[in-house]
Amino acid sequence: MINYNEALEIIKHEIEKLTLHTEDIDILESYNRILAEDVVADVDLPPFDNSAVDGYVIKYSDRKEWKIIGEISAGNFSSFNLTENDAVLITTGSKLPSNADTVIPIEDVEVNSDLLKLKENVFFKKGMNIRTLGNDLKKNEIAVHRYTKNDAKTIAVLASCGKEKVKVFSKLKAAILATGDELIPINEKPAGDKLRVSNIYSLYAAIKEINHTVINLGFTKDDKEIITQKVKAALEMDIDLFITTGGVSVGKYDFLKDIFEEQGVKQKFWKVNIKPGKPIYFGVYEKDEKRILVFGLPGNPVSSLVNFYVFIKPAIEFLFKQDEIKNITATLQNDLKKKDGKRHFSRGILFEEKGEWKVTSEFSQSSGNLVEMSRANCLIEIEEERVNPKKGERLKCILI
Ligand SMILES: Nc1nc2c(c(=O)[nH]1)N[C@H]1C(S)=C(S)[C@@H](COP(=O)(O)OP(=O)(O)OC[C@H]3O[C@@H](n4cnc5c(N)ncnc54)[C@H](O)[C@@H]3O)O[C@H]1N2
Ligand code: MOO
Repeated sequence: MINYNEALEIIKHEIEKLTLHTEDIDILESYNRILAEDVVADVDLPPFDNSAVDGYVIKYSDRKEWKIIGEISAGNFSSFNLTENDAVLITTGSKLPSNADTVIPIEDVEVNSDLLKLKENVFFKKGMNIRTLGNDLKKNEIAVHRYTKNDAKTIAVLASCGKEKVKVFSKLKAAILATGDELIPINEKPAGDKLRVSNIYSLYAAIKEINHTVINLGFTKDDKEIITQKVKAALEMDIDLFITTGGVSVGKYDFLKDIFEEQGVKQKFWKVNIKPGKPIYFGVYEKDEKRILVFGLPGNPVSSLVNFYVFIKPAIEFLFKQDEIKNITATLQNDLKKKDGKRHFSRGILFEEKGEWKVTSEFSQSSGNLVEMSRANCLIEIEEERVNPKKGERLKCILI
């Protein structure tokens, strides 16, 4: 059985071979999308020297008094040829007259008719309150880099660069299928040994959470023939990822692994030395130009979602170069039980107290307890060699 780090490396190695497509979309639709081009400034930013404050613009000298000869407001420029004797009323953001070099804030002057006087003991220095042309960015320089995930800040820059259409990477397409004789639709009440099919909902939401496209193939019985047909159909689809849940352990009706093999999926690994989520299967299906990454996740609802968070999500983030560290190291607030040599991902609650990150974990850690998982906000990562971490120890927490 391979360890977590090796397994993740294998997935990253395979996901990197996916062909990424791009599309041009409206800037207003580009929030949370990843840029597929370096966006270059088509103008200097700001495009002209301008005033940072409402005040009076002058040509700097030793003088403390000036004559007001006019005004400039933002968007209503008029040219003045200032002498050292002159001042022009100017509003924030207005373009400066060509020979002006200093703006005095309105609070620091007294105005008497057209006479302007500097108040006593105010800060006064040549060049103050001026935002110079290209001071934020020069024309033809890169304003927003490829692989940036767009947010309000970067969209503002794109707008300033006149990008009405933005080239972004197309979303990956994933299809999900759940298997199990015990599964029933969620609009039915479970009776006897039946169970509502929660996994397709959790995985559907998890894929949406990272802003990719998901196709819900529903669920099917543990019937080898039926599952084979479903898998066959999925592998014919135009998708990048195929994710199944259930039927990947060693039980009599755990067919998925065999079915994948029969359908030409090349197994890369099966079972990872982790808890929960140990029986995860990973393979690759290739036909002509097509390449589909196939994940057979365990049926246990916590296991499949943890698998998503610790394998699929980081691999996708790696593919789109979004894998800057988002983990937090926190101080454990209670002893944890962990005797084996697996890597554990235990559900925890991370919080900040007096400037320190702390984490508690008083959940059962059962792979079936979804409600408990829903109350957690992190997975506490306990490495293979670590046993029974004690209160006060520092551990890495993955935000979920
Ligand atoms: N002898 C062994 N038995 C098991 C091992 C093992 O190594 N040796 N591994 C255990 C581990 S760990 C896990 S995890 C499970 C995974 O088993 P499967 O992937 O085959 O999953 P199922 O048996 O089909 O289901 C497990 C569990 O999850 C429930 N389930 C399944 N699908 C859904 C769904 N879509 N929504 C909600 N709940 C679902 C199912 O009812 C079962 O309770 O195997 C252990 N066994
Ligand atoms: O790995 Mo299983 O996911 O421990 O229950």
